Amino acid sequence: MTDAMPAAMPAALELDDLPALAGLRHVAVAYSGGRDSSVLLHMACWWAARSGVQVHALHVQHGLSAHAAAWEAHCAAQVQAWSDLCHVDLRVRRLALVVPPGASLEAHARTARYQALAEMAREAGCDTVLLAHHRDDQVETFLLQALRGAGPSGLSAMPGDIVRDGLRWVRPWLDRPRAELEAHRVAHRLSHVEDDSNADPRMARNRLRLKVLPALRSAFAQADEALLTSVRMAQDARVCLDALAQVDLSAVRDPDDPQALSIARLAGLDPARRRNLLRRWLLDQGERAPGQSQLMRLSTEPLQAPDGRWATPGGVVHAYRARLRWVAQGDAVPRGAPICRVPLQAGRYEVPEWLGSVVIESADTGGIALAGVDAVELRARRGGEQFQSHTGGPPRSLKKQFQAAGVPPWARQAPLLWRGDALVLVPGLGVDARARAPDGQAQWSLSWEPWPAAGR
Ligand SMILES: Nc1ncnc2c1ncn2[C@@H]1O[C@H](COP(=O)(O)OP(=O)(O)OP(=O)(O)O)[C@@H](O)[C@H]1O
Repeated sequence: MTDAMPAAMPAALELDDLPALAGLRHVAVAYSGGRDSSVLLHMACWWAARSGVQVHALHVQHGLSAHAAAWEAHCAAQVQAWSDLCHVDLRVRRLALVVPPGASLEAHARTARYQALAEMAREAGCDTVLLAHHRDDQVETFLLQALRGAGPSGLSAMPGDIVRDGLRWVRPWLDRPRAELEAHRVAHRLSHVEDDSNADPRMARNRLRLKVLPALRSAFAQADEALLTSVRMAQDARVCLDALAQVDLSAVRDPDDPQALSIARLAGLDPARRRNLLRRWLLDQGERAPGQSQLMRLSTEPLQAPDGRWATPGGVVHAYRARLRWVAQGDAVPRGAPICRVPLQAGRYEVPEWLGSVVIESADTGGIALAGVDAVELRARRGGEQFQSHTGGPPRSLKKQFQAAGVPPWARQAPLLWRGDALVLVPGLGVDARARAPDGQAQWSLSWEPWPAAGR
């Protein structure tokens, strides 16, 4: 371990390799204790010793390796040694990862790591986090994405500077090869921990780094430069495609329901633009990146069969009466939502089990009589319910009534409101004619307001 901070920085890296530090008073460094982040922390500390910046080293302990505690101890000792020379402290978050069945351990650990880094950075009062990814990491990411069949978005690999979750994430060394960082590490005799999982051939990135890239580089001397050029072009393409999607979205949104798309307008675009727009539309609503085969189906099938449902990774796309609408799984009322009661008195009653509120107000017309049972019950559709839309008309099945009134499928999951054995309110259809009080008589108007998706 090197405790000394040299007066000048002799190795390949120069101070201007960290322009992100300019003007900051606090900076966070994601510090795994590995080779690259040890160099990054060293550089940040070197800068801090001269400028008075406060450095916060953030270490996430995934608890996945038998050596995790030893790595944490190494990080603590290194930071302790450097803290005599500049303002640096260490924050550690120990994770207890529970990987959902079927999920990738690597992806799950990455998401949890970034969350933990963000929390620690905020606690430390930092708005900038430095990450030590370098050019070789960028090339690997590009190739891994290409091997998964990614489009311009995935092929854009890692951004060098991005604001996410209210924090600025900076990777200052995406143009620097691993060898330069290694030269710096050796020149300064920086000690580090070696993650044994980096040699595990079960991980695609390791196979690529250890087997494929050496062969590729020996066969194509300019492989890295060429692949990085492709990354930059993919980044440009992504920006342009996003801009085009915004233009197309504003033309294709349904004028009566801004969350929905007009199928007729969608059909007016050529297929590639349709897929680009659908991808952006889904991502903007919080859906995960849809695959190409899914986009192929969504861009053609609703045009031929305008009523239907298509499962997406995190929800369902519904087509109904010339509109396309996506509903997130989390926005659907859970199966088996319980029977809930609210008092039959004026007020707004939030019903979290049903993701909405019952609103009861006194009224002169269109409501239900005050007399009788003093509560209404929210119950799920069970099938066989009958609804009478107007006085004198026959009660008809809910399905027929929904169709007649054009209530779209995504609005048919709302609870039915019952007063005793009488169905009194069906959201989307209104108050059942049999339950309506005569005009002018004191009565309660009832309505159901689903919570907006963003507020859930
Ligand atoms: N456990 C961790 N705690 C804090 N930061 C981490 C951790 N793991 C990774 N990082 C950050 O993400 C960057 C890239 O991670 P990656 O897994 O490629 O690196 P590594 O092999 O763990 O370590 P290094 O990059 O330090 O050699 C690291 O350089 C570091 O900035």
